[in-house]
Amino acid sequence: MANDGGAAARPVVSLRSASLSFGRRTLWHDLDLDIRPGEFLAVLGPNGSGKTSLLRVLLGLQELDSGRATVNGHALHRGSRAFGYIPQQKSFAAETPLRARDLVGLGVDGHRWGFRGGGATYRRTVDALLEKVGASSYADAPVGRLSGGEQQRLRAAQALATDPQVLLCDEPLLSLDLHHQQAVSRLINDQCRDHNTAVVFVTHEINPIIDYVDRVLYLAGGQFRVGRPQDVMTSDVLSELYNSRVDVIHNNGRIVVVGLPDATTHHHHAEAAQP
Ligand SMILES: Nc1ncnc2c1ncn2[C@@H]1O[C@H](COP(=O)(O)OP(=O)(O)OP(=O)(O)O)[C@@H](O)[C@H]1O
Repeated sequence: MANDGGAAARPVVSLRSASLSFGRRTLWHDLDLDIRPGEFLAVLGPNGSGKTSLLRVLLGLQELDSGRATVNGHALHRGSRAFGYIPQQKSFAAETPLRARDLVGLGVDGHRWGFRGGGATYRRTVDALLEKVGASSYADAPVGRLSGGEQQRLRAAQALATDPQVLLCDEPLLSLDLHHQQAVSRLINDQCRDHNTAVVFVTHEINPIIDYVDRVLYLAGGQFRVGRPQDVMTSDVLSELYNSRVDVIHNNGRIVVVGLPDATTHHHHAEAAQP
């Protein structure tokens, strides 16, 4: 079950008056956000609302137009070891010269130079991670020959292997079957609770992680709302964000959103709002 997000702890990531635009289009502006150790933050919003761009800002790959972003009180920079990252799914080329266990192993010791992959501890760590994501049976298979979902489970294992302070996940459940969606989201939640890792989880679908989420950041139409799921996932809040009637139905612990406008229409609205 979600906790209080460690409200007393110092934030590990902070955004202050953060704004990002491309051309005349504002993705989000004046975003103030503190993410604390052990907090599970879900980032929701329609296509193109700036969810991946937010992760890229945190990874130091995308500069803000204005405002400030810090990790542990310091300016963000590329390659910070505070962050683990499960990227949005892209397939490995068929000829990629890596076995499944090598990919996970890169998370265990990929930051070291020189000889890798030795030692019983290394092997035990990799084997345990492979088992946790249900990948033991294809541990020695070349990654390029695996299905999209099998590859995605390895990416999750690799990111967890780094034991990061902040785990950034870009739609990590995409192309997983229900069983593996549950297994991978549980694993990410365990990392959050047991290692006090802050999780930023970009998703289109909140239900698979609804029991784990402390707060939601909802991006839409150049605006955002942040708060507890029960405060953000409401008909009033989403109707205001989308500038159109949206109904949120809570049913058996699940959330169903009805009447979402076409995201493209939405973009035009955001553009029109710019000077
Ligand atoms: N470097 C860039 N230059 C210009 N436009 C960009 C750049 N990066 C992103 N964009 C645009 O910003 C918008 C937001 O992109 P982003 O990938 O952050 O959206 P998203 O919310 O993650 O979308 P999706 O749900 O489709 O993955 C998109 O319209 C994209 O084309």
